[in-house]
Amino acid sequence: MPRLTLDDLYRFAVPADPSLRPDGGAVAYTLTTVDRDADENRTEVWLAAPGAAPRRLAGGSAARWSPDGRTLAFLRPVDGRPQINLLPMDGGEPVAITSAALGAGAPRWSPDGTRIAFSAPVGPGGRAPDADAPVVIDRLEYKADGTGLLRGMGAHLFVVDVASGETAQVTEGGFFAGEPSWSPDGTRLAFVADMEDERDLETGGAVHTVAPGEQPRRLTGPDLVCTGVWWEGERLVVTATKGGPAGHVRLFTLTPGGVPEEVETGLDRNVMTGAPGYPGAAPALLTGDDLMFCVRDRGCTHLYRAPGERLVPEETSVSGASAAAGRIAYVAATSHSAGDVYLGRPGETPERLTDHALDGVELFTPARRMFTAPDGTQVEGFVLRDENAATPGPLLLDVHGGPHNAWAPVLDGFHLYHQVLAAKGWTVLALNPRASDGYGEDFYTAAVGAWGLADGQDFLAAVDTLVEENVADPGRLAVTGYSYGGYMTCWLTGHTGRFKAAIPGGCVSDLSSMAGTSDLGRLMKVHEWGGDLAAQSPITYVSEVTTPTLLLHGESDDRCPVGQSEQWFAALRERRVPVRLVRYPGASHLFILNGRPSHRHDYNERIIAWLEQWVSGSPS
Ligand SMILES: CSCC[C@H](NC=O)C(=O)N[C@@H](CC(C)C)C(=O)N[C@@H](Cc1ccccc1)C(=O)O
Repeated sequence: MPRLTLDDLYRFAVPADPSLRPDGGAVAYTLTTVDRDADENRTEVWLAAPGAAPRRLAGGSAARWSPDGRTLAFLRPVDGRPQINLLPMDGGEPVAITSAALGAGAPRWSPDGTRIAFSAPVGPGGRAPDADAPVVIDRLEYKADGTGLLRGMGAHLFVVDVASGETAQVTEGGFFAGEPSWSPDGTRLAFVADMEDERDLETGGAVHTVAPGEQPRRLTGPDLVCTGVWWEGERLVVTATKGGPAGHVRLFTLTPGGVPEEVETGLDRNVMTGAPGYPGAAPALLTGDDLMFCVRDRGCTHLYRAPGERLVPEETSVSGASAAAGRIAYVAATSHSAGDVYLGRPGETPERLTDHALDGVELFTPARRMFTAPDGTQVEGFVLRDENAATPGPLLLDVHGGPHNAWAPVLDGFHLYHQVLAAKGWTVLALNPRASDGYGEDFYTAAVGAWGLADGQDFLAAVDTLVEENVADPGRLAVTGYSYGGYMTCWLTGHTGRFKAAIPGGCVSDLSSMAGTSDLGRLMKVHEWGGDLAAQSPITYVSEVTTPTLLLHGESDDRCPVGQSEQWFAALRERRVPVRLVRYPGASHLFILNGRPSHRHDYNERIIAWLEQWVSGSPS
């Protein structure tokens, strides 16, 4: 059977965001595929059920069942803006019920099924911002990666009447209201927002409740930085960090008049609610007081129920879950599938309802193993290689981002170069050094104030171990990484000459300029870097770099602005170190994940070509 090729990128079909019908009998989910001719990613709403072949329902995403299970509400593009559509499940075409000027957010049905709440972007004065007008900026929150300049935009809650389509705005003001959750009696909405005057200088986020026509009421204090809220029965379930945005996200419950109580999960692990590149799921009630949630553990994101019972098997990563009628539906990735939909009862072997895995290719499987850093810290990694490949062979060290992300032993649709290189005789080392998620809070915060200084040693120790074991050829070592991984790629080549090729993607080279130009610059400066920005900046050590370097960067990256690569490119060029910068037009920070398919293919292709050019004797 043939090995995976980069063109298989166009064949990936990845499910996400499952929504279980209230009777537990069917699952609506979003399937993302590639339209190669249009050079776009396509999202569609699909339906899966036991004993039936999965089927496409409509173009769109974020499908949610009405309480009676007879209608699906979902987001569907209308004139380029997502609008809430209703699809009767006994037949008929989707009908749009919103016409939000800047598009609507994910639908949230009221308990009686008569209304739908959603959060939506709102321009200044309720009008779409004028793209040609001068942009007046008085606060640090003036841009966001993927959106660009906000031009005074906020986000507010709306409620639309299902029968009439009449829509009412529930919140207003200069803040961003997070996704709403209905109270059991349907009279109020809970949401997270930071309404502090100087919220651009200090990261906050509090739980509020609001009734249409009334002012929001704040429920949580400054001790919690809240990131999400869900009304589950009479309680509010809240995700938050304690005392500031650094550290693990934890679970709390809150009665509207009470004090937040931390949910005793029995796990020193980070709660994962799901974001691009960060698998997870919203907390949900299984039955009674049984709370279901996701945490990352040693790379994989697992589904648990408090106080700490795992609900799905080892070596899978959950990226979306839904509970109803005593059953759970979830999307899980494995070493051979970027994701499929499962349905079952907690604690029982689930049924796989879909088979979206890539067919007709033979995949290499990563091997989990530990390494020991010079200070004795145990660090886990995943080694991907063809066991029949000659040794010692070429080695690519790949550094994940975050720095609080983590590698998992599962297939994803954007690091395809791993499989292609393994088929060419390379070993790919995906390491979870200190600061990675999934190994306890002390490990997670171990690099705070010491980016590079604390975690750089972990990578070199792991590479040296594979050299000592005769797996890796010391003359054919290379390093790559995206975002924080791009930062670390620059850092490592400033601290060792052992790498024969380096490919920083979406990198960070100078923390001082990053602090003033990243959309999260202030947050990172205060809560991740601490004082000495120069000591933690790769640019401080650039005079030591000799490694031929390929810089890959999105032109419209507002998280790690392209200037970070420009600074590194100029410094290496001045020193006549072989260097190339490739810029992807219109690409945001997440372009390697959800950008143009042609850009994602090109990114993978250039990594392989640079390695074959500069790692002498690497199998071509
Ligand atoms: C710890 S402060 C930065 C917060 C944020 N963390 C999670 O994403 C972030 O954006 N980190 C960046 C690096 C930082 C700007 C130096 C980052 O590494 N982000 C993600 C982005 C990503 C995820 C999946 C696919 C492509 C990019 C990451 O690489 O994990």
